[in-house]
Amino acid sequence: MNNAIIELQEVSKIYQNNPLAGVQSVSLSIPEGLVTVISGESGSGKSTLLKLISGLMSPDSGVVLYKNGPVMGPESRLIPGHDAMKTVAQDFNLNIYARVYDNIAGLLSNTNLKEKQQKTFEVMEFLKIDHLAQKRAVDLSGGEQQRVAIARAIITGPEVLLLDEPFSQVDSILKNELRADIKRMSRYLGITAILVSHDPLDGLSLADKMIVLKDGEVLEEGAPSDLYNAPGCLYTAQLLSNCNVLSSEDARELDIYTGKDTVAVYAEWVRLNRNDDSLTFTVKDCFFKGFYEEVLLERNGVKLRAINTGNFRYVKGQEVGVSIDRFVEF
Ligand SMILES: Nc1ncnc2c1ncn2[C@@H]1O[C@H](COP(=O)(O)OP(=O)(O)OP(=O)(O)O)[C@@H](O)[C@H]1O
Repeated sequence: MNNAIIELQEVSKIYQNNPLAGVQSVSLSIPEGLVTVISGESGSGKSTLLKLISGLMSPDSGVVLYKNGPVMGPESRLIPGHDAMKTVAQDFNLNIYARVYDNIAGLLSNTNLKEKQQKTFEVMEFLKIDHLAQKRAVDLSGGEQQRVAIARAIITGPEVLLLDEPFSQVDSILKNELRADIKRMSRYLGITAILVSHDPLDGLSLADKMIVLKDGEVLEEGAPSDLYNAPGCLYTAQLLSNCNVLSSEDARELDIYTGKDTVAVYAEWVRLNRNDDSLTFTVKDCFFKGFYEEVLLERNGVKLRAINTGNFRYVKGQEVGVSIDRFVEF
């Protein structure tokens, strides 16, 4: 993994009017030039963490370092926020009645007008919004506004781009495009991107590094594939995979005997077959999902979700042999 550009050491921030909220004793590092996704359920402290990293908020204790120097909080700066970092907030912060071009170019100085125009068009082309240059921001779709907000953030050449729930306003097709844009930006412009999202897919498909946050604390961090395949805690497994969670007692129905409390079985680890040595489950329901089918199974009161990618469909009441390829225990 690349060198750390940002480091947090034992950073805590508790809100005066909400003492149970905020972040507690967070230590982490953000690798330079890569995409880091901070994931966690709503209220886990993701936005708070983003503000602490960028200097828009000061920690109660601990330090935030950017290239080994302290990041100053808003009380120590005329314009809050570290100069090398730009945040795209959830509300985009656009001048909605101004043209797209002016929204972006307005952030550059007027000392060289030709250069200003050239740079603005370069950034608009990079984000595929050059054809919208003369439109007012208010007349754009959510996804287009999002791109303008990102253009505004990168036009001044920040080293770090922070994005707070960047895909919340867009449909799934656009989401994939924007994910690719962010990755492209990081790769081609060398920008370090930090993104917070409650959608696990953002982390899995986009992140070089993923950080899992719960109740203001970092639970674990690592490469998305490592966290997905070998989650260190149940929260991560549930966040990333919507898995089957069974008590140790229920797990015995699946021939899984564990000394731990809980077993997690991802739906794709449930193998549906007709082997004689497999366990017999009854199909309780089937959900059409396009290229696959989600099958809800039951055996002696224990329910299990599985995935059928075969070119046939199960029917309610059908008996099916089940074996478990893998499980994780907590
Ligand atoms: N200014 C504030 N004053 C008091 N409490 C706050 C403030 N801002 C956030 N909180 C609380 O701190 C906790 C963390 O909030 P934060 O916005 O950082 O979480 P989040 O993970 O980004 O949530 P979401 O995904 O819903 O945006 C929440 O319980 C929230 O209610």
